Amino acid sequence: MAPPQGSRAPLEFGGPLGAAALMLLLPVTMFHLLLVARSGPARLLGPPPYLPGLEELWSPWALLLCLTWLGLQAALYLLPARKVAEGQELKDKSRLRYPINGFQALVLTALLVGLGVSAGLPLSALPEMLLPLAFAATLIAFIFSLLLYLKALLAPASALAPGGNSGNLIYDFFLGRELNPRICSFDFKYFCELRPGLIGWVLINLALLIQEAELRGSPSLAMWLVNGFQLLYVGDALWYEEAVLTTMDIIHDGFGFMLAFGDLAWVPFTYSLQAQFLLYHPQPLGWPLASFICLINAVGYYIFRGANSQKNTFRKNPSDPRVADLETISTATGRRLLVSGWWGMVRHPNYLGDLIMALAWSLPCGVFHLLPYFYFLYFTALLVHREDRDERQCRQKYGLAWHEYCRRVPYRIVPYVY
Ligand SMILES: NC(=O)C1=CN([C@@H]2O[C@H](COP(=O)(O)OP(=O)(O)OC[C@H]3O[C@@H](n4cnc5c(N)ncnc54)[C@H](OP(=O)(O)O)[C@@H]3O)[C@@H](O)[C@H]2O)C=CC1
Ligand SMILES: CC(C)CCC[C@@H](C)[C@H]1CC=C2C3=C(CC[C@@]21C)[C@@]1(C)CC[C@H](O)C(C)(C)[C@@H]1CC3
Repeated sequence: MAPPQGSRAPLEFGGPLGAAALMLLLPVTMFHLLLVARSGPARLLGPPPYLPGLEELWSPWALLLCLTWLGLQAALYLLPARKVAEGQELKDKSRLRYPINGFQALVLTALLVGLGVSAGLPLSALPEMLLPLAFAATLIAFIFSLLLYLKALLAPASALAPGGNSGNLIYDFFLGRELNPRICSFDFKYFCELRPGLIGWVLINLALLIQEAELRGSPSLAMWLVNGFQLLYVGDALWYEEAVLTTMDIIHDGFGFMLAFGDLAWVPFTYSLQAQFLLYHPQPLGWPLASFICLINAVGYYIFRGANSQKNTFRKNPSDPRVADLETISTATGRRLLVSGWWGMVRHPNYLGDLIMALAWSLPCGVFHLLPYFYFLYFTALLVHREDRDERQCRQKYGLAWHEYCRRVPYRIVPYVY
């Protein structure tokens, strides 16, 4: 058994108490949102319309559906990939290999769903099953995290994540002990981060759109916008799948309850909140306002994609002509930091773009309810906290060079504001 590693790493998320609170609070929030979205007043801060009993939450069919979905996505992951990418260098100087076939999985899923619907698959029944599906996904995430925790007991010390190995069971279970848990070449964290949850999210959105069409004759413009924006976001994530290999989740965080629940339950069932809200609370939206919202989403996407691509291109090959002219500062590690282009504007331009898109996803739901703005509010908190975590890691990694970067680029996410 590997001894606990990284016990000197500072505890995050409020330590074991914070981790325990989040493990309770996150599923409770998810069920609250699911219940409130379909209630008349749709009050984010009010009590839920009722407390569902176990008979409403538990359904063996929902569990079977979730497991079938995971099995399908796993099978698509194992199909031959157009490319195999190498991850960042690990502690033991090795690099893991990852299949790049996420977009292919999205297209094949769309084809399969299309075939299923034309053969009579009742996709519009999905919105009625959201509660038991979310319950099944939570159960799966919990059991899966337990298995990951046990698997990590057998892992060599070099395979453990820098955090998540404090020796405290609750904290380590939440954060995740092993950095890249795998069976043969099947990488659980990489698989979960991009496939079942993200593709599940757009499938739930589509089911809500179809149900709205059945209820009201055609989907509303607001529903089209929310579906279109979020499909663009998911399609983009899978098209640029390789870029996920340089995110904090893959490089730094272990795979535990936080990411397992986040990927498998939180993303599909809470990120589809705007479409859920619109099904039960139709909102009038004219073309002029819709065009303005599209413009906001386009600006957000332009910044998000531009910043993420610039950093990935630079990290892959700093002499690439697209980034070779950008100004940089050297660090003692040998890696350089961009100080011009997107990364010279603020220290996290990709977060700024992502937040602008988050706002555009809520605006089609009108301004009279706070509920559809939940994603924007949660995401602001998540990114501010994430920025703080990343900042600490970069300060430790780059020392004086990071201080120089902060001096040259003083704002974190929003120019002249934060
Ligand atoms: N929709 C959602 O729920 C979520 C979306 N996201 C999105 O995921 C994306 C990735 O986010 P995340 O992994 O947090 O962070 P980033 O992709 O911003 O990665 C941060 C890393 O980038 C490198 N870096 C920082 N500054 C510079 C610079 N000036 N020049 C070169 N490299 C630099 C550092 O790593 P190094 O130097 O080691 O390369 C740093 O640790 C973002 O677009 C974010 O918005 C994130 C969380 C949730
Ligand atoms: C709910 C908990 C407090 C935290 C759970 C966080 C997770 C839901 C997110 C952590 C990082 C994520 C990323 C994406 C989705 C949400 C989670 C898993 C991402 C895949 C979304 C699409 C983007 O284009 C991306 C850059 C690939 C994202 C990577 C990070």
